[in-house]
Amino acid sequence: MEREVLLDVKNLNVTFGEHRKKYDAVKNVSFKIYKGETFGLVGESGSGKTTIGRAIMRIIKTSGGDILYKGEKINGLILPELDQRVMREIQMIFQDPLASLNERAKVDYIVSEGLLNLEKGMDEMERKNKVQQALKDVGLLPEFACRFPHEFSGGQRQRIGIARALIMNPEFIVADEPISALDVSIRAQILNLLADMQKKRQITYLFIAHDLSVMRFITDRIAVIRKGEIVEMAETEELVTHAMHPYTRALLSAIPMPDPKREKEKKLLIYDPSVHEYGEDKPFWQEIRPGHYVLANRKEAGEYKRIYEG
Ligand SMILES: Nc1ncnc2c1ncn2[C@@H]1O[C@H](COP(=O)(O)OP(=O)(O)OP(=O)(O)O)[C@@H](O)[C@H]1O
Repeated sequence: MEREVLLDVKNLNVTFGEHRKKYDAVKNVSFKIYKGETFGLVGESGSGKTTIGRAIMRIIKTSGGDILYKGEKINGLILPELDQRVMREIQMIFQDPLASLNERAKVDYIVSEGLLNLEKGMDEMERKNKVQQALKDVGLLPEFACRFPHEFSGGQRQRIGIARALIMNPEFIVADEPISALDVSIRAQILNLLADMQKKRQITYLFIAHDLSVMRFITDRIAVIRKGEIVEMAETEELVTHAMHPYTRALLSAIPMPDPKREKEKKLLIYDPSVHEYGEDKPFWQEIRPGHYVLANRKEAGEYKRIYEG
């Protein structure tokens, strides 16, 4: 059965600055996200992950390419009706719950800000009920509505951030490093909450992270991004077991092993971009195995095919 494409990013480019200070943060990036899946975007700091997330959220301007949501273009100028629908259906969860929450506002306001903006005629009682329900849905007490964010722990604050997204009944959530700033002990709780929400509400996720260690357990497919370009993309299991691009292989080798002895003996791979002999044979995006894409020139693609077919 043909899977429904929820988000289709086509040849996306984002350039910051002007003239001689121009910087291409995102270069010709394309990927599709299917309804109900968790799609991971992995790359080191500064690779352009957040910029892609922000372009989808329409917080920043794109310089080229299309972002289609349910087949409709949502970057650039769009009609108010679509604008409102997208604002409701696509929500974002941020890395640092403290920085993303308004410290002087009560939880009640923080959680319902989207409703206040988009459902102007909503009855006050209904709004309060929705806030209480959203707090319950993320495992917090409804009474927390009249408190301030600084009264909560990091994990609770992230739950408030999730309630703020959830109250809009979203179809698609961009989760930008949602657990990186949290204590290791509570990371699993937040991941479980996100997984639970997905199961109950068929939410689709774009999950952004800088390392593969958690991503490999929570995503269905992964795209690896380096310096604004996607270098490899595949189903998670396929990517972890048959990584082709040397950059992906280096990221995989950096995942800590649970066994200290094996961790000590492990060979850490360092990615050296000069391994590619490009010259006239320029790299391009190609499918080496079904659903497994890599940025490679003809010579490299030939080698990858030989390794994985033979
Ligand atoms: N508003 C902006 N103006 C100018 N340059 C920017 C802007 N936002 C991001 N950049 C630059 O674009 C590049 C990509 O940044 P981005 O935040 O997308 O990376 P990232 O992969 O999400 O990294 P991190 O994990 O550190 O957030 C970086 O070099 C960054 O300095």
